[in-house]
Amino acid sequence: MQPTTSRRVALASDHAGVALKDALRDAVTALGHTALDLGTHGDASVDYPDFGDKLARAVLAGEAELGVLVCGTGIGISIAANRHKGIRAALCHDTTSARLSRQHNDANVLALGARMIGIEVAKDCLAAFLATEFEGGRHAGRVNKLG
Ligand SMILES: O=C(CO)[C@H](O)[C@H](O)COP(=O)(O)O
Repeated sequence: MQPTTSRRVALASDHAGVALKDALRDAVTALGHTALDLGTHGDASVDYPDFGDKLARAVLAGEAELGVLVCGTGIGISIAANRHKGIRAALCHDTTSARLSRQHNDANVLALGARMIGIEVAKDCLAAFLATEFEGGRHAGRVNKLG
């Protein structure tokens, strides 16, 4: 899948997601986008809220248009990001969810669980997420209601 637009994509993870995050960083670049790796780096145990917050702030500050978050399940780090107004983090386990999270929900962050899905599925989710635009129309008012 080729991108329609080249985007700046921030990535962050905890220790459980670091290997997948690193692989996805390379995939972001291979797909023609610019990757901003916010850590963690290495296997030392860290707290997922710190990295969900860090990425949310980077997206809200305009340092990146889209974000990718990874922890063991994807649950904790997506909860952390979604506490920030203006962040719509979608936890996805399949390409259809990843595509629809952009089309219908205008998700600006893709969250993945490194202990839940394999690397190929994760890369396919990433490609679908980055290649899909928000559809607008009937979805726009609904997304606005999210605040
Ligand atoms: O999935 C997560 C949060 O939702 C974390 O990655 C997970 O809780 C980390 O666990 P551990 O400290 O046992 O590696």
